[in-house]
Amino acid sequence: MTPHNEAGRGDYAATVLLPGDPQRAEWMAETFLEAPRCVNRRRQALGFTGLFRGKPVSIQSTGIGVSSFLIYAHELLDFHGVRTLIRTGTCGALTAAVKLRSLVISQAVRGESAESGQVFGLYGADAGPDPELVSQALARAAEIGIEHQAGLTICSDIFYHPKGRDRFAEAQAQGALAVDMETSALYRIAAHFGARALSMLTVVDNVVTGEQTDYSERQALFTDMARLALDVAIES
Ligand SMILES: O=P(O)(O)O[C@H]1O[C@H](CO)[C@@H](O)[C@H]1O
Ligand SMILES: O=c1cc[nH]c(=O)[nH]1
Repeated sequence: MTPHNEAGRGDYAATVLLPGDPQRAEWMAETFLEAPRCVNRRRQALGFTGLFRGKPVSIQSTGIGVSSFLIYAHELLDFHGVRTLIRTGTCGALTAAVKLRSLVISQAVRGESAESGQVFGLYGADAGPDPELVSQALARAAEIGIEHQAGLTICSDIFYHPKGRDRFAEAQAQGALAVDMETSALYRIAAHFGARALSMLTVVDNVVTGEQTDYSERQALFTDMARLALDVAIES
């Protein structure tokens, strides 16, 4: 047991999928895992462990933003000895070429600005995804026909920003595909603990075109991402 998680030692598998939204965690566990068991309900940050094709996998929700994410990730890595973290998040596309409902695989991440997404300067700056997990995800996505793009993403601490979408101009000029609010923290804390990490993100809105998905379609929307993450999880 840890301050934010009631699970005991041994309740988590070595590989954990990390959606932000607890409802996504529950849907993924109930839809894809055999014999899913809820291992954490504290603060409704739902966590589950079950089997996927006979292999143990866990799914833990992490809330919104770097501060919340780091609490769950830290306790998984430090207390539960988790070795591989795969974020199954959502993002906003930063270019019209990245389609709504497709998948973005974060091959590198930057903060939105010098201040934002920098994990408070606590960890090394250059952490990225595990190259083997990236290769596995790209190969599997191509094999099963999931529409996806891989590249630079940015990580923001702010969802509602007074500058609106203008704040993304620099990131867009650098070729960033999408924005989320946790990937920077994921790559940095995984590197700190010597663990492996990958962030895959379903596009739920497009900052350029203004298109948005509706929350009501979101569970079906996550089928591709959940399948891909679970395939990578059991290969890893
Ligand atoms: O849907 P999740 O995984 O929470 O991810 C995205 O959605 C939240 C903002 O709506 C942020 O957490 C952002 O990173
Ligand atoms: O961080 C996020 C997540 C989804 N959509 C956005 O615009 N930003």
